[in-house]
Amino acid sequence: MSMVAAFYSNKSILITGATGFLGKVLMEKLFRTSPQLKVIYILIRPKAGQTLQERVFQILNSKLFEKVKEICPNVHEKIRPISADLNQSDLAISKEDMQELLSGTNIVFHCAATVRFDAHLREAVQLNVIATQKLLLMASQMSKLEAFIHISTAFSNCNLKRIDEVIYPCPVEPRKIIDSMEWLDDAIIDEITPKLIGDRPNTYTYTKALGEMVIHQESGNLNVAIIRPSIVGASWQEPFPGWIDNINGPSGLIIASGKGFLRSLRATPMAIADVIPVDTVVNLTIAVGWYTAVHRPKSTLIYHSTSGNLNPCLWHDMGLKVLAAFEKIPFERAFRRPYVDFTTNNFTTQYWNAVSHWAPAIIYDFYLRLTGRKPRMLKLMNRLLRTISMLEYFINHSWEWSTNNTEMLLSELSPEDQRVSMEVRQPSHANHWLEYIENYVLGIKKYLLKEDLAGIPKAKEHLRRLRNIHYLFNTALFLIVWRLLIARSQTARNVWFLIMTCPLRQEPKSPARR
Ligand SMILES: CCCCCCCCCCCCCCCCCCCCCCCCCCCC(=O)SCCNC(=O)CCNC(=O)[C@H](O)C(C)(C)COP(=O)(O)OP(=O)(O)OC[C@H]1O[C@@H](n2cnc3c(N)ncnc32)[C@H](O)[C@@H]1OP(=O)(O)O
Ligand SMILES: NC(=O)C1=CN([C@@H]2O[C@H](COP(=O)(O)OP(=O)(O)OC[C@H]3O[C@@H](n4cnc5c(N)ncnc54)[C@H](OP(=O)(O)O)[C@@H]3O)[C@@H](O)[C@H]2O)C=CC1
Repeated sequence: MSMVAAFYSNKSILITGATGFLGKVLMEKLFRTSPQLKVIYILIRPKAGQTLQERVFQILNSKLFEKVKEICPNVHEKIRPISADLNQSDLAISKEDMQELLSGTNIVFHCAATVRFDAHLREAVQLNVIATQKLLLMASQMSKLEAFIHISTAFSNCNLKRIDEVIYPCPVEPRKIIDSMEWLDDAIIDEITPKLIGDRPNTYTYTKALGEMVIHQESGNLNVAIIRPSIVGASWQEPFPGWIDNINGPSGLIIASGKGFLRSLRATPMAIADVIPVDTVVNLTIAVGWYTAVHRPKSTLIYHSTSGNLNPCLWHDMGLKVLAAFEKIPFERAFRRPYVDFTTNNFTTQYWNAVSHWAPAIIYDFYLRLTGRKPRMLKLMNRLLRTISMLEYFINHSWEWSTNNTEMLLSELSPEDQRVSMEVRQPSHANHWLEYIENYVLGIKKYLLKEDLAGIPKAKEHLRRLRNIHYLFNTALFLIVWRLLIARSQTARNVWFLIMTCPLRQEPKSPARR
């Protein structure tokens, strides 16, 4: 067992956001590599008619946990779900559960957050700031606590171009924002939100920055560290390549382009696509937990989990790799053949939206109406375009993140731990990106779209049919336009005459005739 894995033996760990994308992979890795750990407490709320136990059961029965169940057959006994709602001011944890958490917890990983870009400021402050504050307060009463690890985002200071592993001051103190949420009504909050978030694109990045500030100001004597991942994508290697279970970040757009809905995207081709595999982030998180508890750095250390500084992949290259992956691994029942143009200004974006998104949607809806079905494509297209407008900011800017603390931490690891942590940095090397993207697309097909791989030949056949329809449609359109032109314009008729006679006049005389 590696040094870091051994550290977690016999530990009681508290994870918030354990039902989320990152939290699940973190929990899986902890159980798989440190099966001797004592217990993982997870703060979890009943949701969608499911009890806590049903939610845990669903996670343990997912593909993600298959390996864990072999290595740690009693994993279900080691997960202790604690009913909690971070939207409530007291976190809605019962007295008994609170007592158990306060007396038992050794390490806290705080992953829970609202990651929605359109969250109302009140909701985002409640979850990303106030809940963090409450958890810190709880942590300060934990008698055996060794480390508190907070997951933030590399974009919390996306208003800057170069971002160091430091906390940047916020123009308005988090305390004041928290207080004001108590007495301001929603209409006033809506009005002041643009002024508060300033040159950040949304309430998410703003409240994540406030959350960091709260950690900085209110962590007292706790051993605290902050991790800032960039755009978290499917797993690179662990527990298996390509694992993904939500449509956030690039995944939704990869689906939309693979299914042929997304045909153009306002993007800066030369901007860096700072995607980082989820297992890379988790390995760093686990190593940071160990380092913070064992080495107890004097100040709060911040760790960037980014890829662009090691070996950047540009959006242009990432896009081409995604398209290349669709050739091998097509999605089923595509609306059109996958092809995406990057547009770079308002005019071309609007033009291509009209030609490539709205026009086909309107034509298809017309066809649905004709065949007695309910039109739905225009609605879907509009939702897609709304989503794109929320994500656009991140595909049109580049950032430079320093990674000194992350590098320092890697150098502190044993060779065995280094191998694990360095290995998952591989997709950052140019020729590994294609392999990563292929596994990502495959993961989306298998785990998100739940499509059978046996259907790939049929999906390819469908794409070939779509290509033929596309050529046929273009040829027919060209002929109609040309015919109309010839009927109405003398110039067009002259050109047509020239074309028709040109090859005859240039024909070389055959030697036989000479
Ligand atoms: C020059 C020539 C060049 C030529 C090159 C050729 C190039 C070819 C390119 C081809 C390949 C293209 C693919 C490339 C991929 C590009 C990806 C770029 C992605 C950039 C992502 C940046 C993310 C930044 C991350 C910041 C990191 C973080 O810290 S936070 C984590 C990330 N958080 C999120 O991602 C949350 C975002 N989502 C939201 O905020 C909300 O979902 C929403 C506001 C967007 C929508 O909310 P709404 O209330 O409408 O409802 P909701 O229920 O949530 O969803 C409604 C429908 O929208 C769909 N949906 C949701 N999210 C996405 C998504 N990310 N992508 C696509 N679709 C999404 C969802 O399915 C719902 O649809 P329906 O079911 O149909 O209703
Ligand atoms: N995904 C990404 O690209 C990036 C993520 N991050 C950060 O990583 C962390 C995890 O993100 P990710 O896993 O992607 O997000 P998810 O949306 O997948 O998960 C969010 C988690 O928070 C929980 N949660 C939300 N609201 C509450 C609540 N009121 N009470 C209790 N739990 C709640 C969710 O529980 P439930 O299942 O009940 O909704 C879920 O477990 C976040 O802090 C995020 O800011 C940083 C950079 C990029």
